[in-house]
Amino acid sequence: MRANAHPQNNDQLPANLPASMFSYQPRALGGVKAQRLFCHLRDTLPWQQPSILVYGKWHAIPRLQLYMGDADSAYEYSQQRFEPAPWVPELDAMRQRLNLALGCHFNAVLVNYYRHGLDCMGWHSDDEPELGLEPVIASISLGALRKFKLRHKESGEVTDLALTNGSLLIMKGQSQRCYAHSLPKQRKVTQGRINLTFRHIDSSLL
Ligand SMILES: O=C(O)CCC(=O)C(=O)O
Ligand SMILES: [Fe+2]
Repeated sequence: MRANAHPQNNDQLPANLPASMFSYQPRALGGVKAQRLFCHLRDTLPWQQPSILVYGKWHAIPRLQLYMGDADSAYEYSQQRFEPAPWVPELDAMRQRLNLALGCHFNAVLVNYYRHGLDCMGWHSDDEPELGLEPVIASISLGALRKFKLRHKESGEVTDLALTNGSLLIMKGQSQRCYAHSLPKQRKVTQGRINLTFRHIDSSLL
């Protein structure tokens, strides 16, 4: 993890995104290491595909996921409670390195596996109460290059960011209040991608 090697270097962030809310490092992890970790997680994690309630109807989410963390990091969204699976060593080690590099207190990670370009995530903000008021979220991408979209809630301006294998995107400050984000379908993408969003969950805020 080169997260603390050049903490100031944020040149790869699109110019219209405020540096007070976002930072982007395309190569926080080396490419080979990131690809290897992708294969390892894809092949070994006990993936789940929960259903969520959308406008009164239950739908299986269009991707696989696993929520992992310390025992006291349960969280809720879409009227469901997710208990954390225990850490796997690779992600616990990454969480500890990120905590040191960023001065954070991540105690959980949401792991999303997009099997191909038809798997996706709709528009949302990570603004559940248990994340607190101005959460810091560290998002690591592994595997296929996918387009990530950020929409400014007031102006409607949409910015695309191509999240590379081994990249680290940090969202902090007012980012969740001011922006929504999504990972759209990309029919031409055939390879898989795994995204890790490290979070600090305070279950007492549930
Ligand atoms: O896959 C991504 O890059 C986005 C994941 C995300 O927004 C989330 O887990 O809340
Ligand atoms: Fe999100």
